[in-house]
Amino acid sequence: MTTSNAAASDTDPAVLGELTRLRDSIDNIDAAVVHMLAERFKCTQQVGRLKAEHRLPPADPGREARQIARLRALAEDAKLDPAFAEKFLTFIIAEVIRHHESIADDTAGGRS
Ligand SMILES: C=C(O[C@@H]1C=C(C(=O)O)C=C[C@H]1O)C(=O)O
Repeated sequence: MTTSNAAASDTDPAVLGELTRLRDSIDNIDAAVVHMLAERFKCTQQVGRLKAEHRLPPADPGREARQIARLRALAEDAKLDPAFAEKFLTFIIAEVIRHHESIADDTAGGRS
């Protein structure tokens, strides 16, 4: 019987070494992405509190449009699919707006 998945024991050790080296880099990049996202959410939480205190709306579509245009241009320069970059940013912003709505609700609930 043939199989398309060669067992690791059949694979050239040099290939396995290269795979491990690349996966180590992927793991480092994933860790950096998580840390950068955590920092971004720390900032957006502060923005959410500021907006709630001053009764500003949770979402700012004008700002979002400028960020999307900027990120698409950066993605093109970096040879990353701009549609993917936009989808990724839109996904993050949707979560931020959810947080801001929740902060606004909590803040309004505490107002006399
Ligand atoms: C963080 C903000 O709030 C929202 C979230 C944004 C984001 O995550 O970048 C951008 C615009 C707003 O819809 C902001 O107004 O700057």
